Amino acid sequence: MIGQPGLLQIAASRMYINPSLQAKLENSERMLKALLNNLDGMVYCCLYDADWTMVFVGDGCKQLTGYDAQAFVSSEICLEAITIPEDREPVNKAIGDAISNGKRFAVEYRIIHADGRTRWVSERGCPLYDDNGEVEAIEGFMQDVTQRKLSEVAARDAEERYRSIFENALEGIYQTTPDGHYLNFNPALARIYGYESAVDLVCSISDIQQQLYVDPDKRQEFITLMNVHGQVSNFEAQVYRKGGEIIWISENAHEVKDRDGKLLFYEGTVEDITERKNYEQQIEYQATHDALTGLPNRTLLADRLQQYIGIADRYTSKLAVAFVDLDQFKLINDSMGHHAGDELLKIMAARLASCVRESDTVVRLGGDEFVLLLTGLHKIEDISESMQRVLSSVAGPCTIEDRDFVVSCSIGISIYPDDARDTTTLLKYADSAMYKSKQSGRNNFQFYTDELNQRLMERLDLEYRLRLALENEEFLLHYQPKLALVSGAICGAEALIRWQPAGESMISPASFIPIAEETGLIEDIGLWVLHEACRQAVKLNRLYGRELPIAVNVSPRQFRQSDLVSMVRSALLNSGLNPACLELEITESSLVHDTGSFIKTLQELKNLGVGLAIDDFGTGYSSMAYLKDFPVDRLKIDQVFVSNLEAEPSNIAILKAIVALGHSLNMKVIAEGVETAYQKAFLLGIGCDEMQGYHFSKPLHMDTFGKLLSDSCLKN
Ligand SMILES: Nc1nc2c(ncn2[C@@H]2O[C@@H]3COP(=O)(O)O[C@H]4[C@@H](O)[C@H](n5cnc6c(=O)[nH]c(N)nc65)O[C@@H]4COP(=O)(O)O[C@H]3[C@H]2O)c(=O)[nH]1
Repeated sequence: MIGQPGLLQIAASRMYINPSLQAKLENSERMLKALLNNLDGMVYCCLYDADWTMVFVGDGCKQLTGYDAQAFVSSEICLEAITIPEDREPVNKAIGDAISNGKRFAVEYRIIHADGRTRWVSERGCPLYDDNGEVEAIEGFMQDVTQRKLSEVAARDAEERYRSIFENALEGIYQTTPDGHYLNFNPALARIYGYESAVDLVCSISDIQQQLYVDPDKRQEFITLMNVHGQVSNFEAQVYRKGGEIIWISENAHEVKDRDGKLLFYEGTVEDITERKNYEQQIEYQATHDALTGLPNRTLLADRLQQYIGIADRYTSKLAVAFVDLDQFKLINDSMGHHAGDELLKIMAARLASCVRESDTVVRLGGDEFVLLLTGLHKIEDISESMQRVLSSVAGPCTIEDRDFVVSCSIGISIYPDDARDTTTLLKYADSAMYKSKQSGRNNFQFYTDELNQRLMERLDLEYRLRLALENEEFLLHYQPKLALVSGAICGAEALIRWQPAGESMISPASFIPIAEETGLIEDIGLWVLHEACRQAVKLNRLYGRELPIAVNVSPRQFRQSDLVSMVRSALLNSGLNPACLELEITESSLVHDTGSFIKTLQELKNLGVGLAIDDFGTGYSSMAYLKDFPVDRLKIDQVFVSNLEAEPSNIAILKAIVALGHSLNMKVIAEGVETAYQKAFLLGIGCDEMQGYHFSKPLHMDTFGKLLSDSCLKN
């Protein structure tokens, strides 16, 4: 407590007070003193003199400043001295202003506590006037507000930091009302949406749903998600930028509610994901479209088909799946090269697309195979009309590399839900109908039928049994003798495979070799034939004491096997057959892929010492220009030219030409399918070297062929 008289004492000394009032006053003064000294802060009164002489300082002084009240009252220390220098001026000004205006003052500033630390204080006070109305003293209260001040500073710093993030974020940040008005947003949002400034954006967009979203339903979806989950994550949508440009955005947002749970606004972020979306779309497009023609590819086919089935169910309509195969593609591709083939595919893709409606789909499966999906059909006649249109459009003349072509196509059709209800079966049925259309002379369309299904089933069954036939040792070889035309002697034989399933009739290779070729089983079957033919040839040679060349068919797929040469070599080594006694018959169609590697393989086979023949010559596509480079010993004329000889005299010229061609290239020429004496005589007449055919002998069982050989040995 300080030794100076208190304010009340000063006041009391200036007026007359009766004794009972005096006692009450003294009691009140005590109470007041106790109150002032117990306040959480410092009460003071100082004179309005040059030194601001303290006349009263409350006990709270110690806690506030670290100094005893007495130190202030005795002027050992003054408030100004402990005030941080830069704060002195504003404090003095606040008090000065209050004095001149006769008002209260309130000021906050920093002092240095006796412990050396800085404290924030809040000082409030007012001037006291003497009887003349002159300022006599200042009375005030000081409180430690350090804690509050530090919190305010921290809050201000945080606010500044968040504002900086808000202002400088690359992502758009916004608050909107649920009915689509912006409350607040950052510059990035304006930038993303293409506006020069926030004002520009606010003035331009008053209804987010209608003005921003390309699909206004998206906003509804957004609000529904908000209602259900209270938030949306990675919500992707297309929006219009200021100039009308469309971009992709991704939004993350949540609801902001008041204490009572009432929705106040939505708050969220916006990211421009156009680049990523475009890239994703590009990748997806590439994965689902054919690079050459731009048509949907096989991957998209199943999806679309499933989608269209859904539509057909909904509208009780039909869906047609049409398999289209170009008839002459291979011919053009092989003869004119891949570039011309590609051009042809592009032209045909465009024609097919022009024959169908917007809602239909044209798919390129690969190679020269396309699939059309025709939707919303009610009558089969509609499909026939469309297919007729496709046939004539494809068959229209086209020019590639300055050459004119006419191409046709074969089409097979299956119908949903009539033929099948699932995508795989529909495609399978359309495919088999397409094969039927090819067999029916091409350039036509065929609908899938039950009979076709029956055949398909038989084929699947055959394929299944064919897989087991090797294991079950159901194959055997027949031999068809070859005759030297001039001498009439047997000059060789062709080994022809037969399939004899136990307890069933024999199956012709014409029915199973194409399946074996398609499924790849031909590789194992062909290897078996090679080994068996070599083994039996050694046996025959030994029995009849003469070396007879045995011809073995090598299918196109076998020919393309990378280890064909080593397989032939090991068949020869295993059997011990003289390589000169083995002849390989290779069909012209083996050549279609790559003439260079075709010739290389022929050369390697030739180097083994085996004979080589081109089978079915005249029906394939081999270019005459390459023929001279083939290291082959024989040309085997396809039987169509021989069997039709009587009926079609035009074959005469072809046969003569082939014989002349073969001889000019130092090859022997053999004719197959010779059935009549006339044909034999004719072939002899034009200088054909050898013949093979029913006229002399059908393919024979090994034992029968052996007997024929021994008889002929006896004759000679
Ligand atoms: N109409 C008639 N036909 C005659 C006459 N002379 C022979 N043929 C038949 O014509 C086919 C000639 O064989 P290919 O052209 O190589 O045609 C063969 C060949 O492409 C293939 N093939 C047969 N055996 C094998 C084999 O071991 N491996 C491979 N890859 N294919 C084989 O199956 C095709 C059919 O063989 P096959 O049914 O044995 O039919 C044989 C033969 O029986 C005749 O005067 N008139």
